[in-house]
Amino acid sequence: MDDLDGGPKRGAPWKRMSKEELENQYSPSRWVVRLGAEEALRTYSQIGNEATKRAQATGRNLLDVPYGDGEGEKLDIYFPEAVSEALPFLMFFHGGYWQSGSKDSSAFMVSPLTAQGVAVVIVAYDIAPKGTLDQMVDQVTQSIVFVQKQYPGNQGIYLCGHSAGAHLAAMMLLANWTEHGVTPNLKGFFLVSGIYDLEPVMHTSENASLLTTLEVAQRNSPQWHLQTAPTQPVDPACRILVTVGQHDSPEFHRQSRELYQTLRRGGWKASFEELHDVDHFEILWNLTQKDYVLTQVGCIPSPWTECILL
Ligand SMILES: N[C@@H](CC(=O)c1ccccc1NC=O)C(=O)O
Repeated sequence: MDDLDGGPKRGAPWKRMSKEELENQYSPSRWVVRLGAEEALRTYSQIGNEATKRAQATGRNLLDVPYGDGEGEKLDIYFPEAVSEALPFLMFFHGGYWQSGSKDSSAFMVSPLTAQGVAVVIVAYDIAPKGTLDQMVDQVTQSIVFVQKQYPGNQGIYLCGHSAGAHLAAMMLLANWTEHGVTPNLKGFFLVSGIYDLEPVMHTSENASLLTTLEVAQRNSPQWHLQTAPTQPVDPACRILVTVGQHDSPEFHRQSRELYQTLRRGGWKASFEELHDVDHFEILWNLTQKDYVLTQVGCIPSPWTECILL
C-alpha cells in the first residue's frame, strides 16, 4: 500500500473498493436524498439556467469577454449596482466532471452577491474531450491573470468552484504566478464538494472522456502536490474554506477533509464546513438564495464572511 492518504498503515480506502463501489462513491447524483438521480441532474441544470437568465436580464454585465485566444476562453462579469473602482471579485468555476456544464448555466450566486457589492465572474473553460485537464488548469490560470490585469485596483479576488470546478480552483494553490507576469490579489478560496486527488477517478467510467493516466492524474492533483511539497500562500491572510454537503458520498467527504488537513499542516488559513442536510447539487441551489448562510457577505458568523471580508 502506498501512503497517498496520509500514511502507509492506513492506505487509501478507495483502493480496497470494488469497481462498483468506486463508481458509486464518485457518482454524486446517486447520493441525493430528496430526488432521483436523473431528476437531480435535470433540476441542477434548470436552476442554473434560470439563475443565469435572471442575472443577465437584470443588472450590469459584460458577457462573453475573451480572456484568451481560444474559442472557449470566455467569461461573463456581473457587476453590483453601486459602481466602484475597488470591487471584490468572486470568480466561479462550474463542475460537471470536467466534461459537462458551461458558464451559460452557472450564474448561481450572482444575484445575492452582486446585491452585496461583489462583482461575480463566471468562467468558461474547454471541457473534455476538447480540453485536457492540463489545458483546463491553464485556462483557469489565464482567466485569473486576465481579471487581475483588467481590474488591478480590485479589492481581492476570491475563487469559488464546485465539484470538478473546486478541483480547478484548488489547482491555483499551486500556480506559479511569476511565469504570468502578474500576481493576482487572491484573498480567498471557497471550495465546494470538490475532488482533489484524481487517481480514484481514473478507475471510474468518468475517465472515458478524460483519458487520464496516472502521471496526468498526479500532475493535476492538488492533494498529491500539497502533500508532497507544501506551498505557501503569497498573501498570508488568504483564507480557504473547504465545504462538503452532508449527503455527499464518504469518498467526497474524505477528499475534502484530507485537503483541509493537508492545507492546515502546510500553514494555510483553512477551515472546513460540512453543510447541514444538503447534497452535492442542493448546495449550489442554495447559493442562489439571499438568505442562505453561505451568501451572507457582511453578516457574522458566515463562511462567506470568513472567506470574503475578513
Ligand atoms: N455524472 C455525475 C454528474 C456530476 O458529477 C456533476 C454534474 C453536475 C455538476 C457537477 C457534477 N459533479 C462534479 O463535477 C453524477 O452522476 O452525478
